[in-house]
Amino acid sequence: MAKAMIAGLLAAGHPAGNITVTEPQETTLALLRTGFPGVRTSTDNAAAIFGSHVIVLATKPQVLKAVAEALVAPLKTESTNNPLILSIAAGIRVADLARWLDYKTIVRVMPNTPALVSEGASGLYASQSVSEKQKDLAFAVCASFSKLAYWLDKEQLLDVVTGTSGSGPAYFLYLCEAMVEAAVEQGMPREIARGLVAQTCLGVGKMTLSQLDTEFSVLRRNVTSPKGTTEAGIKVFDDNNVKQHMKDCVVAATKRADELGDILGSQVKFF
Ligand SMILES: NC(=O)C1=CN([C@@H]2O[C@H](COP(=O)(O)OP(=O)(O)OC[C@H]3O[C@@H](n4cnc5c(N)ncnc54)[C@H](OP(=O)(O)O)[C@@H]3O)[C@@H](O)[C@H]2O)C=CC1
Ligand SMILES: O=C(O)[C@@H]1CCC=N1
Repeated sequence: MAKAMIAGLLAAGHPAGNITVTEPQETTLALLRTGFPGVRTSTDNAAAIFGSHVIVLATKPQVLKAVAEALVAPLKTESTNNPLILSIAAGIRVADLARWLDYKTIVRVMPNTPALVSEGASGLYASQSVSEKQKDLAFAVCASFSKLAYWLDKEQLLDVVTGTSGSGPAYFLYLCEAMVEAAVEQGMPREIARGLVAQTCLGVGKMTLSQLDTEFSVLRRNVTSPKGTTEAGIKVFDDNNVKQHMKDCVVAATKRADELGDILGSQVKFF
């Protein structure tokens, strides 16, 4: 995910030399330097935060506590600078992060991988300790890799963002995989099937965004001629309760985010 964010930041014109990426493996950092020329790299998290305005925590939730606790001392030396912490970790709550870091200036962001092409969708949540100026900074960073970004006023809604748009690219790709397989099984060359499906995805995205006030169900009905092909296809979904399965999928992902917060955090909910 961090790579997608870096790509978005660079595409938005942030100078590569202002971005420092850390990673335990030098071989991975070497690949990063090749992919993103000019970006600074380090295996030393503590050294990397020196003088920074924004620190993005982008490790797996499972290692975040250890990573955060190792930043307590370095953050104290940076306290006059008051850097903004952005955490993209699914589920991990601000109160837990604040305790691990012994630091309060934290914004949680839930981005998604289309950030790679500056088409991300993100949700943000700020603790009350974050000033309006720092919230503006968080939003500006987020906007450089997100086409749409929304502040959420309840932290648990960030889990819903996670289950909806954070994991969302995978749901669409799952459908894309099935559509390509079906076309190929009916004799279509794979490259053509992939092109048709990918362009249909892009087209639907652009079409829905160009008329966000129109319900998706209305746009779907526009494709569905009475007694036509779409009706025949959608009937298979309806007969198999696919809409309910899709809703269950989003709810399961949302619950998993909450569960990660419980398992890896304090198990105390702050809402
Ligand atoms: N993938 C996605 O679509 C999204 C992910 N997220 C969140 O982003 C976070 C990362 O997910 P994802 O990108 O999929 O995971 P990855 O495992 O691909 O990325 C995590 C990175 O953190 C590095 N890392 C591990 N330990 C440390 C450490 N001590 N210091 C610095 N870096 C370290 C890993 O290095 P190494 O591989 O060498 O261990 C790896 O490069 C998660 O918290 C996830 O919830 C949020 C939104 C979307
Ligand atoms: O699968 C995950 O846990 C992460 C969070 C959202 C997308 N990927």
